[in-house]
Amino acid sequence: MTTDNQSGAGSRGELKQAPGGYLSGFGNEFATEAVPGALPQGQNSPQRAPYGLYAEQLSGSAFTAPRRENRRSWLYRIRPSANHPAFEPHPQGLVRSGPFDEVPVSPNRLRWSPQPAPAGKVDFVEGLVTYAGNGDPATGAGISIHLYAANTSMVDRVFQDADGELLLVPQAGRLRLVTEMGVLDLAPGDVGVVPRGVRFRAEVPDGKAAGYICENHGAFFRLPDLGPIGANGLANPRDFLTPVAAYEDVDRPTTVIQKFAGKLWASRFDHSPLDVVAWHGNLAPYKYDLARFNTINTVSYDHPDPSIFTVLTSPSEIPGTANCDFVIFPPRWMVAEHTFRPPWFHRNVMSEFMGLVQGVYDAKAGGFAPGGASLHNCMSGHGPDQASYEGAINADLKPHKIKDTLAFMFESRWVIRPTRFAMETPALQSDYDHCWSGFQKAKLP
Ligand SMILES: O=C(O)Cc1cc(O)ccc1O
Ligand SMILES: [Fe+2]
Repeated sequence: MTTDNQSGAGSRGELKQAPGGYLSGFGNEFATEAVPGALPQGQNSPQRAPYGLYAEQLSGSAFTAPRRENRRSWLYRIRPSANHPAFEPHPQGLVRSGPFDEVPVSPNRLRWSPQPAPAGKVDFVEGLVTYAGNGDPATGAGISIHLYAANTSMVDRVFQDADGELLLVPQAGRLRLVTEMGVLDLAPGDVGVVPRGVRFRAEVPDGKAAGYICENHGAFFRLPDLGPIGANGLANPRDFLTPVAAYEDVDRPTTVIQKFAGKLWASRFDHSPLDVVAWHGNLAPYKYDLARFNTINTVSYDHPDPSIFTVLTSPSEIPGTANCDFVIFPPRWMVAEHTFRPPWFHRNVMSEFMGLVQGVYDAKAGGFAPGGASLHNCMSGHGPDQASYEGAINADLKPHKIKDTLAFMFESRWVIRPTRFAMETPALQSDYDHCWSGFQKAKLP
């Protein structure tokens, strides 16, 4: 649980970090300082902050949001974050945002093979590709779904997203996010969340990193209610890790790229904005190792609804009807008796975007590869492919462990609309419908 980056975490070894590794707990009031005495005591905004640091409140919710919804942190930094020249439009690459109206949305089931590795040197921002989304950052609702692929670290470049929090799901290679509020080291099997507005540099320690991103324009991700499950289970709060404060005192020019109202903008700061020496509050990046998920499944019969696998949820104003649920399909025992064990056929009012971190997904014997993706929109019939179906109806129903697998779903109450890129990329599988053909007709007496 400790980072290996007490010194030298920055791309040039300039990062100074508070001792103690990560802080544990979901949505806690954390307090951390990388220099003893940097954090003011007893108040947020003393007349002079320690060492001449600049106090800044970062609000992720309206000031007047109810306490349980209220997230803000106080940052103590070497320079005020207001200290920069104007932002100018920056090349948009393949980043898109709501309203997602580039191409008409269809009710068709879609599936993508993994993208080839990027050609040439590509960093995290250059390698962002938007596949789909709904809502609009301007209205504070919906999600945008991106894939990232990078083969080089950002150097003297920092990213910030004013349009939403970022839920990152690494699929290949480690990703080190050097954020204003500390370092998140992510590997496949982890997820990381960077709050709206928090600046970070993405480093690629393995020279290769790829994965999925849910950019959440709506209410913060939070842990789902557990109802009759009780006080424990699914993702347990103590397993969420927030970094201790880390800062760099760097006077080199740094390009800050931000996503704002769907567009990319850049400004050239004369210093690194990753200069927060201390902070306290409940708005902070965090990570979670999905292997810690306490998976609950049937021990009697029938395949439960996948809501039992919810890791995080972003609610909408309709109870139980999420702006976005983040759901995983982790390794687990299957013991159901006299049951069709894989996901059943279904048509669902919620729309489902899926990805695969590793292994095989139990509803798809073929065609859904790690790094690939699928989209099943509102009321589109889907479920097990023909081969999975045949296997499941003929299976010997001994207890069976599904091993070495990790699929996930971003599920949303709103239709998920693909981008032009997603509809035109050669990775889009033209024969996806075929996986549901060849079923025998039922034979009535
Ligand atoms: O479509 C999918 O594969 C996701 C899914 C899994 C499941 O176990 C039940 C319903 C569902 O939508
Ligand atoms: Fe589904």
